[in-house]
Amino acid sequence: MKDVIVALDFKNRKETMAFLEGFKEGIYVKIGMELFYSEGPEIVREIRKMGHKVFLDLKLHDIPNTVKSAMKSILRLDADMVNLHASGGSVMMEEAMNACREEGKKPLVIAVTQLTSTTEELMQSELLIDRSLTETVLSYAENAKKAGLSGVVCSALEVPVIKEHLGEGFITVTPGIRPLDSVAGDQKRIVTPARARELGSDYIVVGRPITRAEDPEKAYKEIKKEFLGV
Ligand SMILES: O=c1ccn([C@@H]2O[C@H](COP(=O)(O)O)[C@@H](O)[C@H]2O)c(=O)[nH]1
Repeated sequence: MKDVIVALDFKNRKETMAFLEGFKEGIYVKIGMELFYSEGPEIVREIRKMGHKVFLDLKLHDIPNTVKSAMKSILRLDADMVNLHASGGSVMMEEAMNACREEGKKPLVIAVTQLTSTTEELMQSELLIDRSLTETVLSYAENAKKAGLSGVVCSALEVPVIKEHLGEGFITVTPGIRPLDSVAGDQKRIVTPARARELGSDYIVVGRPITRAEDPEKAYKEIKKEFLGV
């Protein structure tokens, strides 16, 4: 099912609740490091209780044993979607899935491939990855699928190649969304909501174009309409 996920990149509960007050119905939100580190696990429970679906974006990346244990803690929060970095390796991803099995929980577990703020040039010159960005993202996605994950975080630009090689059912969650009139900021691999739809994204993640809009609910509705095409 396709949807728009709103990144709640706020510094505290107060700002977050003020933003959510504008929404009459439950929406799909993303709680990332800024809000989670500031408010702790309780903010996840509270937002779920309000009827919103939650993508808990903590991007786990550590040794396999630590990721397995951290995933067990995270699973207690019953988020709908959780994630980790594919660059942590296959064993790390397998251990995250073992945590889900042992706890009897089935959130969507997705792997970050290359951050949408990364360019091919940066990846090759700073991370010393000597392949094209597309090849790298696809290889990370293949590892994620083999480890049993549900999908990946990538740019919408890489969705066609991922779907072609790994199937329509392998989920693509795509940040780096910028409507025509918005500023890119630190994002590099960007597309509009309409282009993300054409490229086949399952979920688009949108932060500042909504949270910093004059009328966030209106911006959300316009982006949703452009992405879903209805
Ligand atoms: O590759 C990635 C992975 C995660 N993100 C997160 O998505 C949002 C995007 O916010 P904008 O304000 O729309 O840029 C943000 O929370 C990132 O942490 C990403 O952008 N790229």
